[in-house]
Amino acid sequence: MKEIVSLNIGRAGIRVGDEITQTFKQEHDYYHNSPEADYTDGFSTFFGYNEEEKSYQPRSLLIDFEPETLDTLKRSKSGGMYSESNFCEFQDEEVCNYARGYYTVGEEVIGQCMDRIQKIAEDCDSLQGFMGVASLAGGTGSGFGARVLEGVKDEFKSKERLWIPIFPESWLHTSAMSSYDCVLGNEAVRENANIVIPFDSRVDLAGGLDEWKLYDKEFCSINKSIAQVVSYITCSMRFGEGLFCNLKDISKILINNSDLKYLSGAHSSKIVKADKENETNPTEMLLNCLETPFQMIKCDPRIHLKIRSCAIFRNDATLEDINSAIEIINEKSNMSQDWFSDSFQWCQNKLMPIYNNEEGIHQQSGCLTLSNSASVVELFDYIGVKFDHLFSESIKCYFHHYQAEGMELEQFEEARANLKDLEVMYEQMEISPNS
Ligand SMILES: Nc1nc2c(ncn2[C@@H]2O[C@H](COP(=O)(O)OP(=O)(O)OP(=O)(O)O)[C@@H](O)[C@H]2O)c(=O)[nH]1
Repeated sequence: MKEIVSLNIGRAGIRVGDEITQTFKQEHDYYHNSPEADYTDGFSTFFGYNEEEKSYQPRSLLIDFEPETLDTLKRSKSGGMYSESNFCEFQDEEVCNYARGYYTVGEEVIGQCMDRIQKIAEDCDSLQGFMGVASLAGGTGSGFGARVLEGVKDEFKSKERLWIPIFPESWLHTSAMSSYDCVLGNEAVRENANIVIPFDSRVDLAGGLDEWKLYDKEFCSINKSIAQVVSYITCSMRFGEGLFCNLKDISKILINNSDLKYLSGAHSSKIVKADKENETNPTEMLLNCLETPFQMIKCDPRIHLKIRSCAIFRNDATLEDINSAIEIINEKSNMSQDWFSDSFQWCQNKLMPIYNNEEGIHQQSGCLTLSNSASVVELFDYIGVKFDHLFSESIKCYFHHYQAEGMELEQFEEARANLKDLEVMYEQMEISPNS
C-alpha cells in the first residue's frame, strides 16, 4: 500500500500522534493472523522497516522545541516503538506564539526539519501524502506547524496533505494569545492543506464514548477519541477495501469544492461484550452521529446541511441491518432525498477497533460519520469572536508581541477576513447547495 508520513508538531501534536500510532499498532497486532487483513502490506502505510534497528517503526516525525514532551514519550511504555530518527528536537527555544513559531524561531530550523521530512519521504516506495496533527493554540503547533505545512506543499506538490488541527477550549488555553494563534494557524491550514479534519476541545464526547472521561488533566480521553476517529478514516488504507483506500479518496468522495475542505466527524461506539448484551445496533449508532454529544466539533449538526457525507461502520452487523439504519436516517436527517442518494456513501469493515482498559483488550463496535457540512461554521464563529475580542480593542491587545517578530497588522486583518469569507461560503452553500 502507498505510504503516509505523519507529522506531529508541538506538545498536543506529539501526544495525539503517539496515541494514533499506538492505536494502529494495537489493531495490526490484534488482527495479525486474521485472514481478512493483509497485515504486512497494510502495516507499511504508517510503519517502515528500519534496517539499522531491525524493527518496524512509525513513519512519523515528532517535532518540538521543548524537550519535556519528547523526553516523557521516550520514557513511556510506547517510547520503545520509536528511534532517534523519529524525533526532531530543537532545544532551548521558547516559541510562545504563532509569529515566533513561523518566523523568528521557525526560520532558523525549517531547513533542517524539511531535510528530515525529505529523508523519510525518500525511504517510501510510493508516498501518497502527509498527515499532520498540531494544536492551533500553541506557538509551535500553530506557527511552526504552518511553516512545515507550507514547506510540504512546496516540496511535495502532488502529494495529499491531510491536516488535523486541534482547536482549544477557552479554559485550557495556555496563553492569552491563543485566539490570535488559532486564527493565524487556521489561515495557514486553510491555504495549504487539501483535507482538514478539525477537533474541537470544547466537545463533550461523554455521550459517545461512555467508557472515557473527558477533560482529564492529561487529555487522555480526547486524545484517544481523536485516535479512534483517525483509525476509522484510515482503516481501509491499512487493511484494504472500503471507502477511503487512500487519502485522495477522501477528497474524491467528500470534497467537491476545494475551498470547502473541512470535514466534521461524529463517532459512536460500544465495547463488544462476550454476551453481546450491551450491543448497540447500526441504527442507534447512526442516529447518535446526528446528535451534538457525538460530534468532534461543538455544533448542532441537525440544523446544518451536509454537502456530502459518509458513514464507516466497524462492526459485524448484517447488511440488512445497515441498510435499514440508512433508510431510517434518510427519513430523519435534514438531507433531501435526491441529494442524499447522490452524495451519501457508506462502507462496513468487520475489523473492529481495539479498546484497551484495565480489564484487558476489547473490540468496539462502532460507526463514524464524516461530513462536509456547514456545521463547521459554528467553530469558525467561536474562534473569530475570541479573536475580535482581543483585536478590536483600540490597543490591539498583545499585537506588539507579533509585531516584534516582524508581523504586520494587515496579516491579522487578512487572516480574520478570510475566516469570515469561509463562513460566508459555507452559509451560501447551505442556502443553495447546487450552485
Ligand atoms: N487534545 C490535546 N490538547 C492538548 C494536549 N496538550 C496540550 N493541549 C492543548 O494544546 C494547546 C496548547 O498547545 P501545545 O501543543 O501545548 O503547544 P505547542 O504547540 O507545543 O506550542 P508552545 O508550547 O507554545 O511551544 C492548549 O489548548 C492545551 O490545552 C494534548 O495532549 N491533547
